[in-house]
Order: sequence, then structure tokens, then C-alpha cells
Amino acid sequence: ALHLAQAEDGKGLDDFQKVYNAIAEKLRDEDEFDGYIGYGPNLVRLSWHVSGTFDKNDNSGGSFGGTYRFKKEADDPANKGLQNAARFLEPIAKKFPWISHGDLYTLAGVTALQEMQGPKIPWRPGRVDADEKDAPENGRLPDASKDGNYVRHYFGRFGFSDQEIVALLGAHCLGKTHLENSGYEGPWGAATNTFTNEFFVNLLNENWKLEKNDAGNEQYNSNKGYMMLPTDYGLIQDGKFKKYVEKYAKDQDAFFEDFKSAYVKLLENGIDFSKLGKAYVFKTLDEQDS
Ligand code: HEM
Ligand SMILES: Cc1nc2ccccn2c1N
Repeated sequence: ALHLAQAEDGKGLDDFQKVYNAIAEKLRDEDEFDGYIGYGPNLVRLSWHVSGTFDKNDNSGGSFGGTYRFKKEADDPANKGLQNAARFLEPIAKKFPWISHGDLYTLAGVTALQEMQGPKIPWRPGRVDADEKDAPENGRLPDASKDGNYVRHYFGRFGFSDQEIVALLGAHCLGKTHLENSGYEGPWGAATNTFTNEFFVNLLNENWKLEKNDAGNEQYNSNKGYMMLPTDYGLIQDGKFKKYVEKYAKDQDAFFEDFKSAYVKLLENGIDFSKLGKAYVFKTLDEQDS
């Protein structure tokens, strides 16, 4: 059965907005991380990796149990580099000991996206810390060296459509790849900390060359110093995906809307929120200054 969401007792919008603000202020303070990209993209990747282990066949994995806090999951080679995000969140977890790890990891991704001028992401609390025995085994996160068909099959495990898959991958407008983490090197060309539809625009407009990188892995590079993973490039090799790439390259609002829906579905997979009220929509720091 799905995990039943149980919100932290007595905590409401104002309490979670305080957690949001603590994360958002720390993002602004520590802006030098990773060549002044900041921690935003890394936090978004963490929120996806803690949710991407979900398997609808036995409802195992996923964001509910906050099991990334155990070495068994954190040390998955696919999670290399996310130690930075985890370290960033430690003082936040200490300051707000009442929030569950699953809620903290997902709320941090929502905060980072909104503070990087992404769409407003409705978010619901209620994830409850599970035991180490519930941590999913390594190997559930995707392999970047594959093609579009692999990506379609991989996300089929979550029940995502072609349109949802393309929208989700739009998050690769953020940050970069790091050779020491994943074996892919992201030339700095397009590395950003602002959420836009650039990923789709670049996919369609750049002339991509397949090259071996210094780790011996093949990746697509453009003469502007941009890069794409083979799985990214698969979105324009596969006709069914390509039409959504074209839609989002033309219409950033449509991308924001569809990304928001798919990202919420990713973070809430496997959890029954029916006992909770409506989702929270947090104000950005800028909206609170005025
Ligand atoms: C086919 C699915 C996917 C594959 C194979 C994939 C693979 C990767 C790889 C290899 C990196 C580089 C990591 C590093 O070297 O530091 C990366 C970075 C990133 N990914 Fe994905 N990813 C996928 C889907 C997603 C999704 C669904 C999201 C979010 C909704 C996401 C968000 C990010 C972000 C924000 C970064 C930049 C992290 C940073 O700059 O530290 N990815 N991804
Ligand atoms: C800018 C950017 N960030 C990423 C992350 C993963 C894969 C590709 N990326 C690109 N092009």
C-alpha cells in the first residue's frame, strides 16, 4: 500500500516557510560554491535522486522514508557529488529538528527551484523517516550513456508519459556535469543557476558533436562550450520526444507548467496525501522583502 502522509504535528505553512527561508538565505550566502553556480542545482539533483529510487511495482524507495541519510543510499556511485547538498542541509536539519528527512530533501529542491526563478511548486509535508533496512539498493538511478528508448523505459517505472519525461529533463538547464562525479565533463558554457527553457533551445539550435571525454565516455559537445549527455541527446533523436522539446523551446510558460506538474509527481510518488489539506505554495525571499 502507499505510505500515508503524516504531517509533522502542529506544523503549518508558517513553520515550513521558515525552513524555506533558512535554505534560501543560505543559498544566497554561500554563492561561491562550484565556481559561483551555488548550491541550487545540487539541491535540485538531490531532491530528484531521493525520489528517483521509487519503484511502483512494490512501492519501495522514493522520497517518503528519507533513507538517503543512510550510507547505503548516499554512497550509491550515482549519488556522487550530492554529499555537497547533504552537508549544506545539515545545519538546517539541526535548526528544525522536527522536520522529517524526506520532507527536508524535497522542500530543499522546491526552495532552490523557486529561488532560481523557476515556477512555484506546490509542496506537501508528511514524509516519515524509515529505517536503514528500508533504504533501496544501489542501481535504481539512470545511466547517462544510453538513448531515448532507455529513458522512456526507465521512467515507465514511475508511470511518466513522454511529455512528463521531456519536461522533467528540462532541469538540465541547471548546474553542470563534473568529471569526478559522473564521468562527464560539463564545459562551463551553459552552466547556470537560473531556471529557464534553455536546455530545449540549446538541444535544437547547437550543432552537437559526439566526442570522447577525458574519462573515456562519449558526450555531445557544441562549439559554444555546451554539453549534453547521450540521454539528453536522445530527446531529439526520438521523434515522439522531439515534438515536446520543440514545444518547450518555443514556450517557456508551457515548460514551467508541465515541469511543475511532473516534478510534484516525482517528489510525491508512492505517498497517499489524501488525509492532508491542500499543498503549500511558498513565497520567495524577494516576495517577502517587499
Ligand atoms: C535520464 C535521466 C537523467 C540522467 C541520466 C541524469 C544524469 C545526470 C548526470 C550524469 C549529471 C552530472 C552529475 C555530476 O557530474 O555532478 C546530472 C546533473 C544534474 N541533474 Fe540529471 N539526470 C537525469 C534526470 C534528471 C532529472 C529528472 C532532474 C530533476 C528534475 C535532474 C537534475 C539535475 C541537475 C539539477 C543537475 C546538475 C547538478 C549540479 O550541477 O551539481 N536530472 N544529471
Ligand atoms: C547546463 C547543463 N547542466 C546539465 C546537467 C546535466 C546534464 C547536462 N547539463 C547541461 N547542459
